[in-house]
Amino acid sequence: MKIALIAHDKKKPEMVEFALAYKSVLKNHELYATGTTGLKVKEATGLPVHRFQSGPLGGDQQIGAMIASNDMDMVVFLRDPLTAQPHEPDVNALLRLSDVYRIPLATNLASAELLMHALKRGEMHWRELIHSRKDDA
Ligand SMILES: O=C(CO)COP(=O)(O)O
Repeated sequence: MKIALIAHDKKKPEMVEFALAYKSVLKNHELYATGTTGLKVKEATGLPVHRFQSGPLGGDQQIGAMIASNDMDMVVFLRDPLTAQPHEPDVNALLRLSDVYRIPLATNLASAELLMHALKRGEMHWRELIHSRKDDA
């Protein structure tokens, strides 16, 4: 599965703790991230992370483009709901596309943990069906 990890600045420590806590699950998947989040996750866990641009410089849009190709399977986006972001339209577009393509999306730590447990139990296999249908098309 391809998993996107994104965290606003005040949520980055939480993202690092999350990635460390679920490293045993995440290591079996392909990780993608916005620039700074990806760097922090990579440094903390040693896991390979494909890093896009930083969020304010277009990283959310790059991940959005993968979602629009139905090429991203899960998004963990630890948003900071208490701080205005200069690139709010990009953030909203990413959340909207996740809904358009029915991509499992967690926007806080509690939901992110539920997604990790579902992943561990193999409850995300339906995404592989979607990929195989896409390949047949
Ligand atoms: O701003 C972000 C998401 O909207 C996150 O970007 P960075 O991971 O580059 O800080």
